[in-house]
Amino acid sequence: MSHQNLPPSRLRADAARALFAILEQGRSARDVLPNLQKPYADKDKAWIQEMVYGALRQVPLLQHWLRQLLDKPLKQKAKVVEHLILIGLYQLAFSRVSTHAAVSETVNATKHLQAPGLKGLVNAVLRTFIRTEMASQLPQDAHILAGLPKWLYKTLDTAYPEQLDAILAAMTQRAPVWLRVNRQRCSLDNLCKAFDKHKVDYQTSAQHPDALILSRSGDVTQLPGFEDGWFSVQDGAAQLAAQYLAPAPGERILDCCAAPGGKTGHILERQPQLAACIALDVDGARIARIEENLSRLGHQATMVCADATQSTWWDGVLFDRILLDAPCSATGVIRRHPDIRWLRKASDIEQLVTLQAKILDTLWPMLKPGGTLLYATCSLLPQENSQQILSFLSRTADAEWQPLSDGEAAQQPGRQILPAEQQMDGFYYARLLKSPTIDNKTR
Ligand SMILES: C[S@@+](CC[C@H](N)C(=O)[O-])C[C@H]1O[C@@H](n2cnc3c(N)ncnc32)[C@H](O)[C@@H]1O
Repeated sequence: MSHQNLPPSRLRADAARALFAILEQGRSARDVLPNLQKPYADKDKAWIQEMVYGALRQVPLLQHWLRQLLDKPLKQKAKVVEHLILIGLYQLAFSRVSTHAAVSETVNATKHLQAPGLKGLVNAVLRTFIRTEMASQLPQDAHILAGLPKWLYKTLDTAYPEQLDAILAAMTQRAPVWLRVNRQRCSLDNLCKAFDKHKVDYQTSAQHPDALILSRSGDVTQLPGFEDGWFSVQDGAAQLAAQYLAPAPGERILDCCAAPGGKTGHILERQPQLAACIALDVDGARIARIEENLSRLGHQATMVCADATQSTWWDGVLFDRILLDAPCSATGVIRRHPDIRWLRKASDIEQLVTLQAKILDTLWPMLKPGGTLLYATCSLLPQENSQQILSFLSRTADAEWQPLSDGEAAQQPGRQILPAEQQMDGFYYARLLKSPTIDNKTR
């Protein structure tokens, strides 16, 4: 497809539309950005993403400035112009775009938003921002400076008073691209050789036997071996799931909440001799993505589209191991998905905790005596992690937790990985063992 050379003002208008869709309509950046970017060349797509992601990281500060610059909020039908101003302020305060281009192209963008009548207002607001040197006037509020909603800032501050600064810094950093070699198609050594030959820079990781970390981001589908399924993109923290689950030959495995199949693929790569691998998810469209991903990698699993809070789909045959990659707040992956800061609401957390508990309780009877359930989330919130597991242990007589690696002197169940720890995303894992007593009813 040929790419048009679109005017810079159009890029700003589309960035404003995307920001509006995320902040006002609660749509995810993943849904919104590809639609807006269709006719664009790669560099323009990257520019729009950088502006939108950058603004998402600074929403409270940009809105704080906006409130001082506008006498009153714009009417609902012109709301997108407020988001255009936020994009303009972001360019002026945080980007390397020249002041002249930031002002004139943002002002010109009003015509693409069918708001030419607001051209003068946008111009006046941006010029006042420059003239009054507002960018150097920072408020005292910690959550505004951290670029987080107040509830999330408070929760993190309470949970991690010592590590808060490091967590906040990690949330604004660019996340590295991690790859996972497909052991069934290629060794890590051979993948390194292929990358060396094509001058692709990378590092390996002592804790991750299947991983490479790329030194630069780019289109991974263009890397040697992608079409042949030699590797997948998967963060280092997510790569620990198959390692901790440690499936053995002949076992029956349930990968619950499996879509798009990142961890299913890794389980099958590490243990191709399974008796069965069942990948379950409630979302049919996302199950199709598991199929696509596994087919590129050359793996097979049994797909089940079902709600994991119900056991109606289950044939009654017990599992040796279950991975539950639970639906969660995704607060551990905010550095990759800055829209999560605004899409997730304080009221979601209680609902998520209830859902996770319900899934745990539904899956537990499906596990063999002596079997293992690995609980995982990409959350930083103790309610979804250690507190969830402690509460499960307190109501489940035949469950106990087991440290995740030898010699780990854990005081409480699970491993909480904080974002950027060994370059990984924020994640939580807890390994639960079912007591080996034989239960005649479910044998
Ligand atoms: C964290 S994502 C899973 C990522 C996946 N394990 C991987 O490694 O690629 C959580 C998944 O839970 C699924 N989910 C949410 N609620 C569910 C439910 N009640 N039953 C089954 N799956 C559910 C979502 O559709 C989503 O695909």
